[in-house]
Amino acid sequence: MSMEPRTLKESFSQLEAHSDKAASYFYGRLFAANPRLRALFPPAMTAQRDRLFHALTRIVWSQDNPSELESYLSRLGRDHRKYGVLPEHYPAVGAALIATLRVFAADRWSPEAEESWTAAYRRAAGTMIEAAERDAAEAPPWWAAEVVDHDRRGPDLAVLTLRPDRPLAFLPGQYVTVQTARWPRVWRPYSIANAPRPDGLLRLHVRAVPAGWVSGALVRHTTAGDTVLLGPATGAMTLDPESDRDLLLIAGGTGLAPIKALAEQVVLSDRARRVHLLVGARTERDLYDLPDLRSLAAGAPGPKVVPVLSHSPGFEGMRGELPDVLDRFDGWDDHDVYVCGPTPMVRRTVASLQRLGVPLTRVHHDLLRAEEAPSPDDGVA
Ligand SMILES: NC(=O)C1=CN([C@@H]2O[C@H](COP(=O)(O)OP(=O)(O)OC[C@H]3O[C@@H](n4cnc5c(N)ncnc54)[C@H](O)[C@@H]3O)[C@@H](O)[C@H]2O)C=CC1
Repeated sequence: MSMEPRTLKESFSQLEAHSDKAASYFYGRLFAANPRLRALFPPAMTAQRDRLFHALTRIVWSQDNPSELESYLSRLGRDHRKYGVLPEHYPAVGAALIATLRVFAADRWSPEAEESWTAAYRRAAGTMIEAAERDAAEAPPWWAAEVVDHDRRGPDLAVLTLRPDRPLAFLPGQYVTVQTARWPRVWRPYSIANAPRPDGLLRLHVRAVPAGWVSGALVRHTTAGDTVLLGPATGAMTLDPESDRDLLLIAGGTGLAPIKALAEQVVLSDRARRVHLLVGARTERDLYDLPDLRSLAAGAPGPKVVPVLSHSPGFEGMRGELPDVLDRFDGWDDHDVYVCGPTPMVRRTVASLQRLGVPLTRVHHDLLRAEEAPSPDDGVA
């Protein structure tokens, strides 16, 4: 029986109207029927509920785009290995999902809708399981990494250097999820702040946000010698291998992490591309990585590093918010642009770039990842 995207969308829109209640009902059904599955989930389920709905939304709205759906589900299947999800868990989740839809999409529920959802779920689960099996042939579900250096760069900020127990392949601009011993089963994403190195070390920039579980643990309760767990590297904010255009890199706060990895990649490559790196921070004290950036700039051909401060009236360098200073330069319309930082900053920066004539196809950011991993309590907004 073919899946009917329209039927799926119509019934899902009913569910969306009650997303909180529907997610509680879904997990209630799932755990009541399969109590042992509760152990796979984190203690607090708030972020998890958002994630479930984000995933379902993506799946439903990608039904017309099979290749996008397949790549999304494959990533999801691969990433679910770290939670200990096994093929035999999928039917239980499918049954809870159908039961939830039956209740919350009652106005649009019909034998046809049930058949469409059952088929769609079976296909999605099959894609995830296959991707997980393929991945298992070449990579572990997670990596244990020793904290070899913990550098406190401010009251709420630390730069951690990690040594994974096995090689962890990644591209500059990608991120990993991190779990600390303090909060079992709670994973949060952090960008890798360096290009791949021969010694395999990874660096993370972490700001502890109020009530942040993992970010607080990483900044305040972690020291050299501790172990954290890492999920596989993922993310699409990577350099276009076909492009030789000059680069504009724009970082706000700890959004510097993936931007620095991209700048390092250009310095290490033999392609002559000029790089402008705008580093936004509130005050001079918040320019937590400036000495490192200056030494990167000193290498040939290093990036031109421009600090931009938004809350320092006395600062002698460039002042203002990143989206508002872009027109003080010669022009960016022939550049590839990468933007990372607080979500409102990224959105406003993209809008400014568009106004300045930069084609949106050349503007890269990672807002989608933030939506995939919403967490009111952590360093990635
Ligand atoms: N730690 C990591 O690996 C990564 C962090 N991020 C995100 O980067 C962000 C960094 O946050 P913080 O370090 O606390 O940065 P912050 O709040 O100190 O701000 C950094 C810069 O962004 C500007 N900014 C803030 N809000 C703005 C707005 N509404 N409009 C225009 N500019 C604005 C500030 O003026 C400043 O220049 C977080 O949202 C985090 O989720 C993103 C990717 C990786």
